[in-house]
Amino acid sequence: MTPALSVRGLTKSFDALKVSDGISFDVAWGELHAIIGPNGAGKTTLIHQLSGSLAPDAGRILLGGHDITRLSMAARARRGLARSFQITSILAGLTALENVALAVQARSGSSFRFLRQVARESALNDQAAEALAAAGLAGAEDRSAGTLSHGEKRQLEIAIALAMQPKVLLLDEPLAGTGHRESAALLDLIAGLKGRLSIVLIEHDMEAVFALADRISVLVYGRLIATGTPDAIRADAQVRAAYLGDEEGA
Ligand SMILES: Nc1ncnc2c1ncn2[C@@H]1O[C@H](COP(=O)(O)OP(=O)(O)OP(=O)(O)O)[C@@H](O)[C@H]1O
Repeated sequence: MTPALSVRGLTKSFDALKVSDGISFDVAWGELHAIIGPNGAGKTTLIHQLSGSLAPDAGRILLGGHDITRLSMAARARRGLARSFQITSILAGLTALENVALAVQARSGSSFRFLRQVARESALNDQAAEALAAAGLAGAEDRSAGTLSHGEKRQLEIAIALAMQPKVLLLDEPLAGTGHRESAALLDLIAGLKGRLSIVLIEHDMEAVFALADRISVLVYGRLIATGTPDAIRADAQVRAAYLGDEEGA
């Protein structure tokens, strides 16, 4: 079966620094695929290239077999690739529902005409409310986004990405900055999404990664040194030597 997402020979340099060095991997339909690696390995740069905010120097990205390498972020989102954005993209003065609805409008790249907007508003709000519920924020529709806790803002980011009804969701450090209870809620949320869509997860919390991921790819200095199940990655001598040995302590 054609993978949900295929990355082939992705290469990107910043001046002399090769940050993506011929990266290739597949994400199956419904798979949660984590990308791990030490600080500066190039994880965020990889996510930027997948989402379309950064153009690779070489290589290809295929979504369901279709080459999306040269498509804009909006075009990728319309085809089913969504990325959870950082909290800074949340508009504090608007409600949770308005944040999601606005993001759907903006990301789908639609140029709304006034009359059309009225007709589509209710469908848009329904879609936004559904996404909030899927992200565990049912009942928070009318709360001002600025009053949400840090963990709830993280959930709102995920709701914004889910509102695009993606086939592939890119999650960039969803647990960053969250406390114990908040991260447990986010873990439940991500675990609940598993199997319903494909997820590419970048996360520093190794316990979470090893608990959630179907497969893990390990990035070191821009190169993928291994891809496999959590057990295979844990046992991989090269991975332990390059990175995991001290960190995971498994
Ligand atoms: N726009 C840029 N211009 C120049 N260098 C950059 C740029 N973006 C990232 N880098 C460099 O590329 C390397 C990889 O950065 P990246 O943020 O992708 O790594 P990372 O694995 O996500 O790191 P972390 O785990 O610390 O978030 C780093 O050395 C970084 O300094």
